[in-house]
Amino acid sequence: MLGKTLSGRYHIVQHLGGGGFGQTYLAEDLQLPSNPLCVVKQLKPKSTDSSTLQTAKRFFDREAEVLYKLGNHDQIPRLLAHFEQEQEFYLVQECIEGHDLKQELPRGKRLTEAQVIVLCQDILQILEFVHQQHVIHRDIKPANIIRRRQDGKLVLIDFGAVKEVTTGAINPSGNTSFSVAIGSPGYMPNEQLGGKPQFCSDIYAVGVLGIQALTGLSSSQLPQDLRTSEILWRDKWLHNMPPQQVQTSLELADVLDKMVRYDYRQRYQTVTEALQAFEQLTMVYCGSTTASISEVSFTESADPFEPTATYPRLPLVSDMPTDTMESKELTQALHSQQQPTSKTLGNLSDGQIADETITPLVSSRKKYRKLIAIGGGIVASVSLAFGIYHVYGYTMSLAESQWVQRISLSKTLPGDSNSFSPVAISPDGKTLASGSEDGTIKLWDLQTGKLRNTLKRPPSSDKRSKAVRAIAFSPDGKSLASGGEDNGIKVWNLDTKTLLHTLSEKSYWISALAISPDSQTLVGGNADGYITIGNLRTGELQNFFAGHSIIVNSLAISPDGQTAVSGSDDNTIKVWEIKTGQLIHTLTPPDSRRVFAVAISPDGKTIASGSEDGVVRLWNLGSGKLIQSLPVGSASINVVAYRVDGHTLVSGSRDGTIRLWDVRTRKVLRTMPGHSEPIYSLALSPDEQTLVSSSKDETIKIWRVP
Ligand SMILES: Nc1ncnc2c1ncn2[C@@H]1O[C@H](COP(=O)(O)OP(=O)(O)OP(=O)(O)O)[C@@H](O)[C@H]1O
Repeated sequence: MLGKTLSGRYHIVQHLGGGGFGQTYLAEDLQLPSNPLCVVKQLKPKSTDSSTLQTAKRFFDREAEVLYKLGNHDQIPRLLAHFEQEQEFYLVQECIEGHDLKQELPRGKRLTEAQVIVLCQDILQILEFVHQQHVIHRDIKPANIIRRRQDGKLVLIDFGAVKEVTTGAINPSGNTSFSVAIGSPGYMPNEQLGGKPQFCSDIYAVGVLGIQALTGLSSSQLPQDLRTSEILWRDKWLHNMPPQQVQTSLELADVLDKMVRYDYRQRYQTVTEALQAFEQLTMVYCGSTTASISEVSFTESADPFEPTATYPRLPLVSDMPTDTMESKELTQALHSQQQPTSKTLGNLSDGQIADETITPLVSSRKKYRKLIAIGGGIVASVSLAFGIYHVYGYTMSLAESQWVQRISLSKTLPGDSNSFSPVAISPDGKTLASGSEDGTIKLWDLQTGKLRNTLKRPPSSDKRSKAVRAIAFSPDGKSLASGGEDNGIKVWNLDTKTLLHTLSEKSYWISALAISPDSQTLVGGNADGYITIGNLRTGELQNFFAGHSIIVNSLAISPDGQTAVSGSDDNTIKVWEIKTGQLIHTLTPPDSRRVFAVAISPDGKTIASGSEDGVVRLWNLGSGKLIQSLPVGSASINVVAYRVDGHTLVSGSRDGTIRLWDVRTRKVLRTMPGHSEPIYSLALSPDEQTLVSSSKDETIKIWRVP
């Protein structure tokens, strides 16, 4: 087969595998530019007599239709073609680059409970779609789930249905008799073995996979009760749990057990039911399903049922983890994010500015002449107005979920020819500022969208671009700082609308800005990687040093005003002590990708970063350790901002969409399309009722909670 060209188009370059059902090959598509890779599945009918072949052909066409429909799901390979050649049938599928879960879950490697929950949920979500198309997969196992390299998502491959073409499972009338069991030992429940697969047979396979991931045992090692035929695993496993953790473990064990019941009628009957059970678990686990599977190390042990075995796992709400560093950090982050601080809850009235503010942050990057900014994100707490309630110790707010659902596009302002216009909202929530190509700053009435004032720089004979690339309101509302391609940071008096002073005039152009919560200190990031620290009030330059080797794209200051965080095109995030300019940590996202956005959580403990690879990452600000990754897709994350609750993150991407995240569940709560070009700047009003986005499409959009 190697070297052969099928259907005049698919040039076979590699044998990938195969068995009784046929062979799988890697091929190049000669008819498309740059000959992209695809996967060709060759299916050989068992018998070649003409009536069987005819029936097989009909069946094959029908199954191809189903696969074609399934391929509409992002996590199922697209069917590119199907054809018959020399009495053999061929399916051509999209090639998914990545690695399969068999590699991720070799024997002896175990995931934490939280990771197992995420894994099962991810698979079940794909399966929900499959079942909606009235298809039973019939061969769910780690080898048939690929983690796609491009975005870290799971992709389900190898649908068992097509195998009927080759097994002779088709009776002469063209129907499937299911007399031959299709599936893989260890993952096939009894009824499937008997040729009568049900939808919940797939749920069984996901349950086995979950138990396997939790215990480190391969599916064939899982002991069975000889009397009841149930899989025996939980008692021994739970036996090794510290007593205070057993309650949580029981909940997960119950769900997995119900998925793998011997009698299919006792299992969850639908994927939706199983998903609901997992949803409940995420509450039990205090939102700790945020773990990123690929970034957590595993504990190896030959026999996880040995009493000495330690299980990396996350704790109950009330417990601190005792095992892996990752789970410690993850849990600390979750604990700190889920509980509003007493100050946030108790001391603030509407409109008052919290100490736990989202630091004003404005930034930009030169290479693509684009600007990334979160402007004036000073956030007053509205938690008092929101009814906070507890479910399984997990702090939830009804208002939080309403906010996510209700925020919608209210107005579109004409943008400036500065397609990377930075935006910021004043601390009183009344004024929207936007930076222009001509060096002016426009002040808009945020409510009506009317232009109120224009801050104009003094006339200059300098012919270089004056485009404003970063702006930030001071939290006291008295001044506004701006920086851009004409060098130096300008500080404007907002009462008189005049220029107060220019800091660091000789430095290379300014690409990012942030002001400390006490409105005293200004931090600027330069296009050549330098960092400027100055006194906002006096204009005095306090420090100027080479922070990065290339453009600083984004800056944030911690709520206590002590620490600055910068993200750069040099692929690093740096944490600085503002007073001394001393470097505390250098954080490097895996795969060395440019960092376009940084933000600090309202409790000052977590850094969120957005980078070129479309991944939002959360880091422990204190230790500099990576806590988790939230892959969004291939589009770069240009801007990130925290809501005051500390667990909703707003991101703006290159694909023009805004995404709202729950960092605890690692889930995108909502995707808000609206811009036709990349978003480079976001600003959240202090009462969080208004979100402003600015894009290369030369519009500024105002989103409101009605
Ligand atoms: N769409 C795809 N994209 C990338 N790799 C694929 C795709 N489909 C199959 N593969 C890979 O090709 C190899 C062979 O797959 P295939 O499922 O056809 O055979 P198998 O796993 O050897 O046998 P069986 O069908 O009995 O499970 C596997 O490594 C699988 O991961």
